Amino acid sequence: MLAKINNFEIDLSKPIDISIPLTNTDENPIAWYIEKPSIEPVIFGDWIGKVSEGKSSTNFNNIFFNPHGHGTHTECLGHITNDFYSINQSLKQFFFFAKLITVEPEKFGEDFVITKEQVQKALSASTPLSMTKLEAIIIRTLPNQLEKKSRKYSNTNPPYLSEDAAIFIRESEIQHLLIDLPSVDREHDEGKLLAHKAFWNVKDTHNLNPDARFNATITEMIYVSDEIEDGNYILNLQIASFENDASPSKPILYKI
Ligand SMILES: N[C@@H](CC(=O)c1ccccc1NC=O)C(=O)O
Repeated sequence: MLAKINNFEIDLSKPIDISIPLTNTDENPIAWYIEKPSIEPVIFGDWIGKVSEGKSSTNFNNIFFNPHGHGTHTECLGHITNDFYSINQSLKQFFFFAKLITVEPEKFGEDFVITKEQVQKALSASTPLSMTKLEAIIIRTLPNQLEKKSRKYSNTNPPYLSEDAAIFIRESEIQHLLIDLPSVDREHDEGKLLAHKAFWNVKDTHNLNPDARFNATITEMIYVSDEIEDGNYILNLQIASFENDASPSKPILYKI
């Protein structure tokens, strides 16, 4: 099925899924020091919600997981604010003009950092979207091992985005930032959260400025496999309707 969006044609039969599946196995990625997710049948006495156990007509699992620590998720500024803000109220549109870029974070001491210059250069090297405003940026980091889909990130000091890079993205009026790392900020940063704050334009987490970016989102722990080329895409960013700062999400790209 073909669709025309403004002057671009996309093929809906060729979705490019950049989410990581969530499982209860040791394959699942983990960040932030938690255990793996659990997916287990409900049990009432001798009734087990698992058809193969022979006691029920349906499979009926409880799922315990953490959106930030267990895979692809999309968050709003409620992730860092004293007051509650929900991703389900922040994200109300689901199709965006997006650009995929690839960068190799630079070494600074013991850290690997995505710099403003890298983002700027990668964006300007890419074919401009004619007469169309860029709404989302997707950052693939190098190296890009398949093992990222099951990486255990706790206490590994993963690469992160510099504050300047986040300011640059905000000033480019890009509303949605997607990245294949567990956070846009340093794992241990004493709660500074410089890139989160810069991207959302949050100046004081206890007293929000009116020009904070309430509808901007950050999607972390995506995986963009090597055969997907840098360039322009239509992004379909879908979440589950959780009233929470973050939800597991399913970003899908369509080549334009
Ligand atoms: N870097 C923060 C912690 C942090 O960023 C964080 C902690 C738990 C769950 C998610 C986190 N950040 C996600 O982007 C700190 O050191 O306080």
